[in-house]
Amino acid sequence: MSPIAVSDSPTYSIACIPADGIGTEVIEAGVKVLKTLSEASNSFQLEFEDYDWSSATFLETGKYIPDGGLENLKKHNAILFGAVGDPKVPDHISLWGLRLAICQPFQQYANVRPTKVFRGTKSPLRNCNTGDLDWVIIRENSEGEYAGQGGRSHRGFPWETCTEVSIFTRHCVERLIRFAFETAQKRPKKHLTVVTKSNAMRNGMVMWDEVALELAKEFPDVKMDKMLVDAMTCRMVLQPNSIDTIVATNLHADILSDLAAALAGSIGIAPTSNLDPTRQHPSMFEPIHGSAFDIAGKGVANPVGTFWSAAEMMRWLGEEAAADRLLECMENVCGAGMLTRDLGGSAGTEEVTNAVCDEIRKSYSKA
Ligand SMILES: NC(=O)C1=CN([C@@H]2O[C@H](COP(=O)(O)OP(=O)(O)OC[C@H]3O[C@@H](n4cnc5c(N)ncnc54)[C@H](O)[C@@H]3O)[C@@H](O)[C@H]2O)C=CC1
Ligand SMILES: CC(=O)C(=O)O
Ligand SMILES: [K+]
Ligand SMILES: [Mn+2]
Repeated sequence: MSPIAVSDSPTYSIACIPADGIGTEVIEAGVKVLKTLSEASNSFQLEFEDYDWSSATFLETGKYIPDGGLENLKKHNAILFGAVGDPKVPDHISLWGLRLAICQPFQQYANVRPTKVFRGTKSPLRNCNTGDLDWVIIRENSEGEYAGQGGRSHRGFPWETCTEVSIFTRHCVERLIRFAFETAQKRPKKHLTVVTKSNAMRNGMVMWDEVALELAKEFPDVKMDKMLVDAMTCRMVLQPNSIDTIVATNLHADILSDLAAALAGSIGIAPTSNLDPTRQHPSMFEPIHGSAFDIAGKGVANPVGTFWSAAEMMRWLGEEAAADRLLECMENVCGAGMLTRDLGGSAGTEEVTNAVCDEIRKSYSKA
């Protein structure tokens, strides 16, 4: 759907799916900050529609997404997602019932996960300072190890047999690595590291390497290198400044991006964009973390990962200046020491959220 132009300022329609656990807390925070941003900037409007698709809905109705639900979602410009997962539902049911049930049919094939040590956050790495670990991880988000192919036979017998088949198609690998090259090309370092495991995995991963080499010819200004995923974990820890943009499979990049988040200070600050680069379907933005049962309902979840995701959503919608402003305000608040517990502070979700809202209003009133 195209934004509706109201006078000169566009209106974007956002679907909110907070879902489970701290998902509901951080999305409430994210919406508050986005509303403040839209009011203070006075340059775009946001309309939010809430979807109560969650594990509670599933336990009540047997479905995460009601019939026709995906069609409804298509009318929005973007989706803001919290997290899905509840101790009362097996994780593979909840993840496939909601998050993957949106990502896959909407072909949100590029999962983009930036990292940075920003003011106020501290890397556990000895030599990393503010501004370091400025990476973008591009994760394949439609197939690979999470294609869902496989099955279980002889259930419960000692010879029970399970297959979990990875799918690598030239089409999907090529579209994703091309997206990664384009991303790297727009960054100052223009450097892409292609991560695979093409020694032990001798089919799909070898094709990844081949496709990357072929595409490299189309991007002569991007420096490309390749790395096996196990060695990549060492490089992230020991030579972090040698890294810029990373492209990897669904599983490998899932793991590397949680590592990247922790190296930048906490899993609570990292954002995720699930993009359909063709823009045929709305893209979905969410913090990298899950529903965190252990801290749910306590008001202590770090909302920063959701704020950063919301900023990337605004950037995807074309509101570059507002996105940068939101990031700057978020960093000012963290830099001033207003931090949740995961970052060594004592502030609650609401305090951090209110501080970011105040900072946004202050920032626009100065301009
Ligand atoms: N995209 C999604 O919806 C995702 C869903 N999940 C689901 O979430 C549930 C819990 O998964 P876990 O493996 O425990 O991962 P998790 O990311 O929910 O939590 C891991 C650890 O990080 C902490 N943490 C996470 N987010 C935080 C935040 N914003 N502020 C402060 N601390 C934070 C948690 O308290 C926990 O100790 C499972 O059901 C899992 O399947 C997990 C990852 C992504
Ligand atoms: C499910 C999960 O861990 C992720 O999307 O990162
Ligand atoms: K999430
Ligand atoms: Mn993950």
